[in-house]
Amino acid sequence: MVEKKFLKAIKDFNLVESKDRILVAFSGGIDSTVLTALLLKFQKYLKIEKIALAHLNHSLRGAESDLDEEFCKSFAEEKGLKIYTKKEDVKKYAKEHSMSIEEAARTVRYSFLQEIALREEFNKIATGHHLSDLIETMILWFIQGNKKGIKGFKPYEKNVIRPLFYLTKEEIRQYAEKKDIKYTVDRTNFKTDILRNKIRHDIIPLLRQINPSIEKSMLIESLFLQIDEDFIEKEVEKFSQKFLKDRITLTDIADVPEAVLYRMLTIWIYKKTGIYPSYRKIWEILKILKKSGEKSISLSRDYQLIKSYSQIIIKKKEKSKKYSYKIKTGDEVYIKEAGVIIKSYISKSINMGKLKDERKIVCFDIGEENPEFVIRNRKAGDRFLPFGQKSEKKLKDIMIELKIPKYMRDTIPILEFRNKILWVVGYKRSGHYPVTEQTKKMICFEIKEV
Ligand SMILES: Nc1ncnc2c1ncn2[C@@H]1O[C@H](COP(=O)(O)OP(=O)(O)OP(=O)(O)O)[C@@H](O)[C@H]1O
Repeated sequence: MVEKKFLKAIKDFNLVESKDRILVAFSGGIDSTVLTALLLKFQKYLKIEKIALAHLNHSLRGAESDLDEEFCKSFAEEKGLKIYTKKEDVKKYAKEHSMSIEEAARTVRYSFLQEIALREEFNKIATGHHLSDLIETMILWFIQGNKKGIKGFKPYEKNVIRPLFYLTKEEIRQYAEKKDIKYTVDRTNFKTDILRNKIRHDIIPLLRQINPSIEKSMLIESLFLQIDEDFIEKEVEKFSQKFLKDRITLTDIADVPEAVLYRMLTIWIYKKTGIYPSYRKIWEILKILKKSGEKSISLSRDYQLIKSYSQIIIKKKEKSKKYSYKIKTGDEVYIKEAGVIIKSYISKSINMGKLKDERKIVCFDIGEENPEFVIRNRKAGDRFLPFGQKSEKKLKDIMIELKIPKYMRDTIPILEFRNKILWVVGYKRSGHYPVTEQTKKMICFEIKEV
């Protein structure tokens, strides 16, 4: 029965093909030992070219970890298999990368396995994951509200295959006993995984009372959920070019279905911040995308996501610093905070046409000899006199009218003269010192982007 199910999983998911070179992720525990025994037994039948083992010593249980490694080596020798081993300080790795021990062990292990597979030309890596693991994982992730959850893991993922996918732990145990297969006691429970143990010993037996074939039902459920997931993943691929940039334009993603959108956002946020946003965070983000105006969400201690009027961006959280520069006619001043150069000069020829682009160039009728101007960022209480109007308005309201995103408002340079704001650089000039037909000499300011 066990052998039949093993071969059936291989056939159903096309896990093994002739001439495959398979590297078994070998812990020495019952699962990977039974997996190796089955692969060896059917090596000829399945036309597998080569089987070898790879064991990572996580150094998590002191001398016991070394004993496990010894067991793996002697098992390999007995079977005439090559074994690749490596010792890593997983605790140290976890600390350095702020990961849980379990996550660090997995990361270090998979990178070791992939490295050996690449170097030694193994086209597949086989792990001992089985049906009981699948059910536990589905329940665990479901309880934790994990996005990846409910569907569990797949029988294969890229070059990783899981030939025990149809077998329960009990079936594997009985097989090991019947065939007198020796293994090390599975102490992989460095996982301090109380919840997983609770699921294994309390919840699953309870579910089995309600549905005696709980494994079968959940396996089918998982397979169908995988089909849906594969479909959505393909859709995600189609839209992926829209998420390559640093900024996402809202009109660009207006036609992206939400199921695709949240997956893309998750990947995009991870690439920018190194953090996978939680389900709840993603839900909040989807909500603000539907709202008008500017909104922001804190992603972590260091990053925030901002939905401005037309874009989504991720910004490092930092308090904007005050800055102030002096500028006289004839000067070119580099405003490093805003990444622009502002040039000031005197002009006698009045080209009204050119003056229309107040975002780039502005001129004022100031008679004074050699006046000094200030370029600074905004401060509380700033007021601005719109061109053609009689009364001043709050600068903040002007910025809102101009649809300047909140995150940019503290960096935008303001040109000031005698306590009056002349220009919101790059956006709008004020009504002070207007140039008229009678103007003889103008002081102009021009923006040069760097
Ligand atoms: N020390 C190890 N060296 C090599 N392979 C290992 C080691 N420990 C576990 N494996 C492989 O990983 C499989 C799953 O083991 P386990 O359930 O302990 O892993 P996990 O922490 O849940 O991580 P994941 O499920 O992502 O592999 C094992 O059947 C075995 O194939």
